[in-house]
Formats: sequence, C-alpha cells, structure tokens
Amino acid sequence: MFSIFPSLQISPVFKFPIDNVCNRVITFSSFRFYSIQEDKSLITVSGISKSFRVAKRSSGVKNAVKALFRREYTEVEALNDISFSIAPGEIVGYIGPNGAGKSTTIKVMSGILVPDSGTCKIMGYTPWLDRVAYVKNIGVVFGQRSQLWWDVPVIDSFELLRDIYDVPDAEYRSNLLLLTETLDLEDILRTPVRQLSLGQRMRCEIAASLLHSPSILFLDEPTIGLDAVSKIAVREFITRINKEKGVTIILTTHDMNDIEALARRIIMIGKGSLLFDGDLQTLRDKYIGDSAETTPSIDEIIVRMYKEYQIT
Ligand SMILES: Nc1ncnc2c1ncn2[C@@H]1O[C@H](COP(=O)(O)OP(=O)(O)OP(=O)(O)O)[C@@H](O)[C@H]1O
Repeated sequence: MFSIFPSLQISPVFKFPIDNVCNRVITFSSFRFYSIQEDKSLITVSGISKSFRVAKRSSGVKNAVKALFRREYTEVEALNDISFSIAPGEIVGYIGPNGAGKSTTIKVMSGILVPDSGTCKIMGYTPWLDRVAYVKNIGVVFGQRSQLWWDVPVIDSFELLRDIYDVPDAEYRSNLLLLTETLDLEDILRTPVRQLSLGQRMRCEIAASLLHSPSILFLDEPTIGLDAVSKIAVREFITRINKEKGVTIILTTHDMNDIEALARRIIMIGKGSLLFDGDLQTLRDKYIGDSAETTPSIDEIIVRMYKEYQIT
C-alpha cells in the first residue's frame, strides 16, 4: 500500500495527528482560497534537480561476494534543472518516455521527495517542507500504487482519509455522494480493495484523492491498464472536476489519447531535462508539416518528437 503519509501505512485504525495550522473550511462546490504567486501561477518549479545513488550490480557469484565487502555506486540523474509554472485551472499533460523523470517530478511536487537543488512553490507552500499543511490542498493518484487499505472495504478507507484530512462531515458526505454517483461506486463501496478489478480500484483511487476537496490533482498514469469504457469514464470525470470545480490537474501518461482528450498544454521531459513546454496544437502543426502524407496520429507525433530529441 502506498500513502503520501508514510506513517499511515501501519494500521487502518491509526489516526493521524491533525494539523490545525490550515483550518480553512471549504466545500467541494465552493472555490478555495489559495496563495497565488506574484506571477499568478499556482505552481512554480524552478531549477529542480534530483539524482539517485544506486548500487552497481554485476552478474556472477564472484562479483556478488565482492559486492558484500565493497559496494560500488553510480549516480542516476532523474531530473536536471527542471523549471515551469502552472496557472490555476490548467490541465497539463506531463509526458516523456520510460525513465524520463515524470514520476520523480510528481513526487517532488507532492512533497514525497526532496530535490537536490532548486525551488518549488505551490500555493505558497514548499511541498517537502510544509508537508502536513500542504497535502490538504492536493490529491495524488499513482496508477501503479494504491493509497487504499488493501483488506478493508473501500468505504472504510474513505472514512479514514476523512479523519486524516479532517474533512468536515457535511463536506465529506456531499463529496462522497458526488464521487459515488459520477464514478459509479455504489456497488463496490463495501467491497475490500483486494477484490476489486483494476478499473474499479482506479475509480476508487481517484475518489479517495478528491474526498478532501483539493485544489490540485496530480495524476500519475491514472488510466494504466483500464479498458476503453473505464478510460473514457475517467477522462470525462477529470474534465468535469476541472471545468466545474476549477481543479488544476497535472497528468502523466503514456496514453496519448488521454493527452489529446484532456490537455491543451503539454510539458515533455526526456532523460531528466525539459524539452518542450507548449500547446499541443503547436506540436501538431510542427510535425504535420506541409507534406502530402496523411495526418499523423498523436502517437506518431510523439514518437517523432522523441526521435528528434534523441530520448528513446
Ligand atoms: N528511488 C529510486 N532509486 C533509484 N533510481 C530511481 C528511483 N526513482 C527513480 N529512479 C530513476 O530515475 C529515473 C527517472 O525515473 P521516473 O520514475 O521519474 O521516470 P518516469 O518518467 O516516471 O518513467 P516511467 O514512464 O517508466 O514510469 C529513472 O532512471 C529511474 O530508474
């Protein structure tokens, strides 16, 4: 199980010490108050770099024994001087090939990872420094990990999250009703998470990330492994919370149909460096060119970009 509160992974009955610094009372249907930077951006990432130190592994018994006594390390540069800013209400597609640094960026922006250098201001908070107050303003979905408690019914996880985030009762009930209806959760709320299909679980994960009415939603591969019906349902829901509630959304995905359906702006990284930040249409225009060939699909356009930037 995964949680942006590592200390919460221990027991479903554990109650997180509620932070009272940020006691804004807001409802899902109302606009939040948040601190916008002077340049009117909600998120400002400046010069973020992050490397990981990983142990070198060589094959063979001899090398394995040698490694017991003298371990060698190598540095993996996951992010190199990444900068961008995002305005309130935007949906941004954050794309790049495998290992580009997308999840690392999401982890930095959600306060899970501390960068080696650079700054990140989100709604006035530095995510990894102001974590307890900050996380009340964000929702995070990692498609490959779960924030729900595996052995208990979905509704029990939701109630625990309500306590963790200190969501007022009326706000919780109205959010639960809305999310249950729009994500079609009624029949699965009492089912233990481990018995859910991937698509059912993903709908519950998205609901869980929104129970506390966050202003920003980080979605890391939210449609991974979903069938066509579930993908469309998730996309429609993302569009709806953005349009109706003004939730700012940062979406990483390898499914370019997600990008095409949801994001006007894309940010592309490769090998840890930012390579493109702009309009999807600009990309189309650039790669469609003036040749007589048939219009390339969005997947083909992205492959051309990756080739041009030599990141595959
Ligand atoms: N905890 C870690 N320890 C060591 N290396 C890591 C760690 N997390 C990420 N990396 C490395 O950092 C680089 C970027 O990884 P990241 O998960 O951010 O990529 P990604 O763009 O999300 O990839 P994918 O699309 O495959 O999920 C990769 O080379 C990865 O191996």
